[in-house]
Amino acid sequence: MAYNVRWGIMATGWIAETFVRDLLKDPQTRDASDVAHQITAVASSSSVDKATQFIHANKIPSASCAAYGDYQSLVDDPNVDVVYVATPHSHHYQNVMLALTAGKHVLCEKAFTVNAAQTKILCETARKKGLFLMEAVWTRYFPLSIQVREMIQKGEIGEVLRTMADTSFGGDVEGKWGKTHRMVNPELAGGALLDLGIYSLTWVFQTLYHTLPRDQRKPPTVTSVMTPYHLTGADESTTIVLDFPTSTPSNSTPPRRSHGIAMTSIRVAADPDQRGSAGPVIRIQGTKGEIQVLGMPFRPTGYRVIPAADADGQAGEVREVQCPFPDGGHGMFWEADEVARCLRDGKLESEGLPWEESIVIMEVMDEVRRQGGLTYPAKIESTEYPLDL
Ligand SMILES: NC(=O)C1=CN([C@@H]2O[C@H](COP(=O)(O)OP(=O)(O)OC[C@H]3O[C@@H](n4cnc5c(N)ncnc54)[C@H](OP(=O)(O)O)[C@@H]3O)[C@@H](O)[C@H]2O)C=CC1
Ligand SMILES: O=C1OC[C@@H](O)[C@H](O)[C@H]1O
Repeated sequence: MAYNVRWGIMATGWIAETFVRDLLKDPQTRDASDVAHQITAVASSSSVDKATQFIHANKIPSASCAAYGDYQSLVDDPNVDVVYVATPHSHHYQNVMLALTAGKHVLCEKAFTVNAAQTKILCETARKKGLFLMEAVWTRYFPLSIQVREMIQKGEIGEVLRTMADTSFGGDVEGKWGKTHRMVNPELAGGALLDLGIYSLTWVFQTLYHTLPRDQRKPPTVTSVMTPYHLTGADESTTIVLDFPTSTPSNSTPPRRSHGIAMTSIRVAADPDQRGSAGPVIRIQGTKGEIQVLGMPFRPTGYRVIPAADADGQAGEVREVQCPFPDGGHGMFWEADEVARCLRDGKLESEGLPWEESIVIMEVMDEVRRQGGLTYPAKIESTEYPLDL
């Protein structure tokens, strides 16, 4: 029998809508017969009408789904097993604490929190209360990501020494985002780094860090530059170089280091014509070849494996693999399935993104912000709870 999870949706914005549409897809269409998802409550901090409209607009079976006009009622609902937090970054710490305090498991949108200190407290709280907690870095749960990690671990491209990842949207920044949109608003912990740079870091970490045995994963040193957006001071472009002490596989003597180059921008684009003409946005380079990931880093659509030429200059065959999205989905159902399996198996954290790794990535982003001089308002950097934002 499929293990059924009852979801409570906190917030009714863009990603909440995308997530519930995926939750409502039949798991069989992605060959997942062991889990099932049910949406039993939706809450909007704006009004109960907004929650009700969200339920109708997204065709959530309304007889079994409560609508709330505040988040406290959602976390208090006994028909909710796990809360999906889909608010801006600035609010994640307070919102996740609210859910954990009420005894609910949590899946929280990226970036996990504003800073590493907040993430550490959330993980410690979940641990003490025996509750599941996961940062919703959905891309990690794509079959594509799992395949790429396995290829690296099997040594298919040799010793992996460098990963470059670019998550950048170009365009009219002033016209598109103005001053108040969450993408650029410091009050909501906006900026390219926390919103998009997290995906470049995800690719760097899941290829150069996560592929190592746990006891060999060591935090990198960080060098970075940042350009502020002139209207708000949040970063519009950030480039990071990470130096990891051990490469994958780690069998060279002395151990070789690996480098991660993580780029993000809302001013220039990684894929300007949106057809891939500029080349792959992710390149994972090993001593025996390269894996290129195609599509945007948060929602890749395929990959290419390029074996290195041999000593005589003979090239191997390039293999390209397309990775479709079942049932017209966005791809968020794979992380939801992971949550269900973790709950079924009594796990508090997911192997795909352990708490320790979320914390190290938040520490990297803290250091990048320190080097770039980007601070957010004290109230959203605070670890005090509860705090009225
Ligand atoms: N995984 C992914 O692919 C994506 C993830 N995200 C992440 O999801 C989160 C939300 O992003 P997105 O859905 O695009 O944002 P939206 O602005 O579309 O929605 C955010 C929602 O949060 C609620 N909210 C609560 N307090 C505030 C506040 N002070 N200001 C604004 N909204 C508030 C509102 O819902 P209500 O009124 O109902 O309470 C609002 O609709 C972010 O962490 C973002 O990084 C975003 C896009 C894609
Ligand atoms: O997480 C995200 O991924 C997709 C982007 O469109 C969005 O801005 C970002 O928040």
